[in-house]
Amino acid sequence: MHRRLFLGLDLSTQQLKAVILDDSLTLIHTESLNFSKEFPRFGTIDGVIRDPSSPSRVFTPISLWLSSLDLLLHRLSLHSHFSLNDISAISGTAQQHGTVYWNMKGEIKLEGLSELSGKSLEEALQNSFSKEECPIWMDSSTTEFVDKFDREIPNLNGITGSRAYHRFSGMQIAKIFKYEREVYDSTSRISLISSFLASLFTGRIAPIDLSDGCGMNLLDMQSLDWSPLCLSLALDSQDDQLISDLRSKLGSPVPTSTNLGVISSYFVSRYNFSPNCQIISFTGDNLSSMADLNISCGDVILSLGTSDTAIYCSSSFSPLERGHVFIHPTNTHQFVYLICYKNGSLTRERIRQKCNLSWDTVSDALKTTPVGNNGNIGMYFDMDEIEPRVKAGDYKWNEKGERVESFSSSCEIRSVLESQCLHLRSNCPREINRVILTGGASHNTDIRQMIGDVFGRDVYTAPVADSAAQGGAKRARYVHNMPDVPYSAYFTPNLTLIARPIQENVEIYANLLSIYKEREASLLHSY
Ligand SMILES: Nc1ncnc2c1ncn2[C@@H]1O[C@H](COP(=O)(O)OP(=O)(O)O)[C@@H](O)[C@H]1O
Ligand SMILES: O=C(CO)[C@@H](O)[C@H](O)COP(=O)(O)O
Repeated sequence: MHRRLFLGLDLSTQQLKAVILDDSLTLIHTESLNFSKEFPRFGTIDGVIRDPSSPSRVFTPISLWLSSLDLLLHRLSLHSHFSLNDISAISGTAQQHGTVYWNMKGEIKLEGLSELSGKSLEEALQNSFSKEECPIWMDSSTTEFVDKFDREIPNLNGITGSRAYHRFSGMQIAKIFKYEREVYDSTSRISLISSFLASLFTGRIAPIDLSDGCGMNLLDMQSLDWSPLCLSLALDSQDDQLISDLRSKLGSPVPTSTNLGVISSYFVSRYNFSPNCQIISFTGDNLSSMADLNISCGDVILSLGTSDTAIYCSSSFSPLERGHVFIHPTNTHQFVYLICYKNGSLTRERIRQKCNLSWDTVSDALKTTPVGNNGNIGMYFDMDEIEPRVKAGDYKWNEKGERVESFSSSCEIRSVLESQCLHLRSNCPREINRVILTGGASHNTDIRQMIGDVFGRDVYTAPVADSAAQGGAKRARYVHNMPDVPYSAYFTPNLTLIARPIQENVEIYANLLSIYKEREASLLHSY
């Protein structure tokens, strides 16, 4: 009998990952490819380039993503325990907010991809983009536009689900319109990174999905269409022609459950996909993790990847002062709430390396200091932090609350982990039933326990390599099979308990939380 497999992809900050499930959700294969290690020729560090003359400008070359997709599919095609020909549907996900700028030539080349199956995607799509450098979520070079949106549209979070944020696509588009007008004018379509990846598979520009679209500060969450007010502010103009031109560059957003049709024959010829393979709308990585874990309201997902994010859901729409509301990717009766911290795994790695430790020896070092670190608190921001807006830097206080320059190595490693956990806790909703951990750092047993102690809740994880990619595979299967039951009844999360809070530690951290908040408040200044 014909085997039915489902492929989920995740184009995150540092890697491109794949998860393949069969029809009964058994994990068949996972694969990942690290951008900077596999492709040093693009000059990225941790998947990104920070502009040396303007460090708040952060981008990734589009050619790196194209080359990575080719290499990943090539590797997947070599395995003998499954065949790409058996993939019935593909969906996926990408880091949120980043934008891709297609030119008219690119749109034409994309539609003619099938004739170019002898060429790599990078070769086939050469000169297809009006901008090689794609601004990504780490960018914070848009202060001028953030201030303008916050000032001019006081109800922005009521309309779009978020106050103005540097990394949100609308800010990036406004900046390009003002400062790179020739790039803007030669752009025929703008994709989010998720819809860019879907476009490659469908061989035509894929629509932006409504969930990831909420990360742009442009989408009206009531009308489910682009907000005329936000479009006009991004262009600093009331001109109907300009506004309608931006509207057509963005295309009409679609529900995340949209079936985009069959795969481009480029992938059929080049990688032996079936011509019947269906492409299901792609979405943002955090939203896809929500789809994978399919949690109940009251649970919180902490995704500890390049960014640290706290994600939860609610049936009511109640915009936050700090954080975001998104349309739910799989449940029309709920909304997704998300708070994102820029300084996650890369900051943990920096301090670990500074202390000359491996993740195994971190465990031993933590045993030499008490829980609560004798009142020493350190906050570490490699880059300007998103939440709250704090300038990049390392900030340390001793137990008397005095600023100090340095900590011992064992004090430092505890302080980075404790402060990141307290940081996550301080912005989370008060009522939490369970914490569900995902992302690379969720494998770390010390971090698992510390999260349990700081949150005072049981900690669970899902037995998968990457919940964002797996969310893609599950959504692909769901939409492809067209079930007449709700998604939530279809995918029960398969969670494992990984840490239980230790009461004594819970009390120490509960006391420390208010001191942590005071220290943090002393750092608040705009950038
Ligand atoms: N055992 C570990 N302890 C702490 N951090 C880890 C561990 N294993 C992996 N990581 C971190 O996980 C990060 C990658 O996480 P991942 O969720 O795959 O990120 P992304 O989706 O942003 O690419 C790496 O930067 C690495 O620092
Ligand atoms: O900006 C956000 C969410 O709002 C980030 O969470 C990006 O979506 C990047 O994801 P990772 O690469 O860290 O998974």
